[in-house]
Amino acid sequence: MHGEGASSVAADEVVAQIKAAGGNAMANYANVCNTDDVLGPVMEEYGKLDILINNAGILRDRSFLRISDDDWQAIMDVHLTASFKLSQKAFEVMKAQKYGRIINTSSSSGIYGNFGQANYAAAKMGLVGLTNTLAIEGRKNNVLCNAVAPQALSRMTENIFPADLHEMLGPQFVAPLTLYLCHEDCNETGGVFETGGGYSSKLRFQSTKGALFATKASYPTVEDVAAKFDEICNFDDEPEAVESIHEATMRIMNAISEMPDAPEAAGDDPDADIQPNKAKAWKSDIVNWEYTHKDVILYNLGVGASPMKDNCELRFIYENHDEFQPLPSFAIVPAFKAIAELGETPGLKVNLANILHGEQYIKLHKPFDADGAKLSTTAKVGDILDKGKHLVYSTDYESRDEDGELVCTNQFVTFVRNQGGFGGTNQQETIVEPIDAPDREPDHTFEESVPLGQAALYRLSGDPNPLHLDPDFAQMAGFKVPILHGMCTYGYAVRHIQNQYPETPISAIKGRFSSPVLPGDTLVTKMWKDGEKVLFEVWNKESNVKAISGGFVEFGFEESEKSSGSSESSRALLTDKLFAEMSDKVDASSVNKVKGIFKFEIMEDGKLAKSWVVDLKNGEGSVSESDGKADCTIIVSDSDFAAIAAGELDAQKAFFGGQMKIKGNVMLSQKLGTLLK
Ligand SMILES: CCCCCCC[C@@H](O)CC(=O)SCCNC(=O)CCNC(=O)[C@H](O)C(C)(C)COP(=O)(O)OP(=O)(O)OC[C@H]1O[C@@H](n2cnc3c(N)ncnc32)[C@H](O)[C@@H]1OP(=O)(O)O
Repeated sequence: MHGEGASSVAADEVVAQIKAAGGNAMANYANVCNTDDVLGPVMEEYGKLDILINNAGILRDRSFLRISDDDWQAIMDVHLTASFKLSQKAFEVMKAQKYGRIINTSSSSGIYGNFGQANYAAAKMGLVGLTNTLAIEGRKNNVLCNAVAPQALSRMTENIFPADLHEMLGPQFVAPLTLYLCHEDCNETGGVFETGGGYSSKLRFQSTKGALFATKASYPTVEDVAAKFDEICNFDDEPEAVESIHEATMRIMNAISEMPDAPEAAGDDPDADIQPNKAKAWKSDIVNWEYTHKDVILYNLGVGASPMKDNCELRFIYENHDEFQPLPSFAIVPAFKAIAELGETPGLKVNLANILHGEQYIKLHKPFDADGAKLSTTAKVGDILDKGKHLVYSTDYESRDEDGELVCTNQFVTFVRNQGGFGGTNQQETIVEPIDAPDREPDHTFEESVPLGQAALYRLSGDPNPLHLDPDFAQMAGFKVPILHGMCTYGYAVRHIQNQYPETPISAIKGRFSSPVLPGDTLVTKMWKDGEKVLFEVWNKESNVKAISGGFVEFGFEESEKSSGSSESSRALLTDKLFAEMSDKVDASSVNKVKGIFKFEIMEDGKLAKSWVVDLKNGEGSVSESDGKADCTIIVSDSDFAAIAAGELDAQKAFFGGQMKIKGNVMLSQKLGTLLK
């Protein structure tokens, strides 16, 4: 019973019974772990092997903490390892003769678990896994494999079953099913059967309908799982049998294809205009914008740069000037391009007529290229503050160049009148604080009137809000006449400060819009040097109120780690890295799982820069730089490439998470994605 005795009585009795019934049999007393000793004599005597029943078993029952390594290993050796080794040898013979039946004796102890049998249960369930795979691998050579979990009387179970049932639980009641599964007329394979007492049933895996707890907008959290856990476990609602690994994979694939863009945010009222959790979970698309020197000049003109000014502003408006440059607040332009393209933020349905620009923080991470560049901008929501009557929220925009390097960040603080009171927090977490000006006379002051038509010029740089031009809209928004863009006033102040401190470029700017400015008003920019910063305020001379308060600027850029000219090579390096990664992951074994030819096209400047082909059709699973036909083509655009380079987009995830443009068979590309992951 424990694998320690040496009696051969049981085997001899069976041989005698078979012979008495007119059959031919031979007892073999070898330990099943010595496979040659078991199978060698069979092949010698009979020259063939049609059926293998891995039935030998021992027990080493102990409660879990008392199982010794030896108890574990002895069980594994006899039940699992011996079944593997014997099956492997038998499989070779059966495959060659194109006939074979293998039965693995499993146990309900493994299928359901049983106290004191952790070792035995693990081995018995291991046999189910072995059976499933042998069934798949053997099918085409007529080698079929099934598992039987008997409830039968044996020396191992005679103390378990009540004595009056012993007769009905004899092996005579189990053997018929096992023999049927071994018969040449039976095509069953990969089945798991319970049998005993002349009764038998087939088992299968059943899955709940399941629940999708992720969205495309952000990575799922533990809380997302917790919220859906009952649904994940609910067998009452249309449970499904899952018959193969293919079906199991397709269920996940189908779930991915049904994944919603935005989350159903927990804690939000789904009917409310303001849904803070939903807004904060939003992950924007990437908005691409290419500017030229004309955009730079248009912006600089919009914030008052002029050749007529004393301090030689030609450098802001003439592209042939040696020091031609955008003002640092030019950073606002790609952000406004993104605002226009992205439209309403999910979870923030605000009345446009109630919007006022509240504050703005700009950070430049490297100087702008004055001649032009391609920028890719993404947005996310920061704070959403309930100010009682009003709503204040911040949005952060990051703009990167083609190498994926961060060029500038913008933090908008938007003040929405009369849309507070939604039950949100007033605790700000990410908004950059304004800094109050000191209580002393400013170190420098600069005064300038804003021409009456300035808003009409400024709006061409990306903020077409009718509040600044359309008298009817302005009145609807509660103003007698159109007011100036806050960022136009801001740009004036930045120009004043940069002119005052021309030696070092400005690299960060913050300001709060305290009162509206009207075209024609005179702006007075007051500056205070404060260590490395310059603090500033903008006053409205006519009304003698602050238009911008709490303003500060910082100067200078940190040394770029990259030497100039490295962008081309970094792009090439990254392409090579992606290629190498893919080559590493695709191997011959992949071919069985996914069949198809996949092409990747890396674009540069909208044109094909490089392509490679993953061929899982030719039986080898090769990755090559060839350019032939493909079942599906995955196109890596300039901006996607930039995002991968910037580490914002995981290449594998991007290729197969539906973010890349795919021509051809989408499901096939998702399958390849799963395989590579
Ligand atoms: C995605 C991004 C999209 C951005 C789109 C921008 C589009 C542009 O085209 C729009 C514009 O350019 S509008 C023009 C520029 N802005 C302005 O002219 C606004 C001027 N400011 C005001 O009128 C008042 O300060 C006013 C009305 C804003 C507030 O005044 P009050 O109602 O008197 O407020 P107050 O009682 O002083 O304070 C209430 C709470 O609000 C906070 N707060 C005040 N001013 C703020 C401001 N400018 N920005 C942010 N928060 C501000 C206060 O701190 C206070 O909060 P708390 O109660 O917690 O202390």
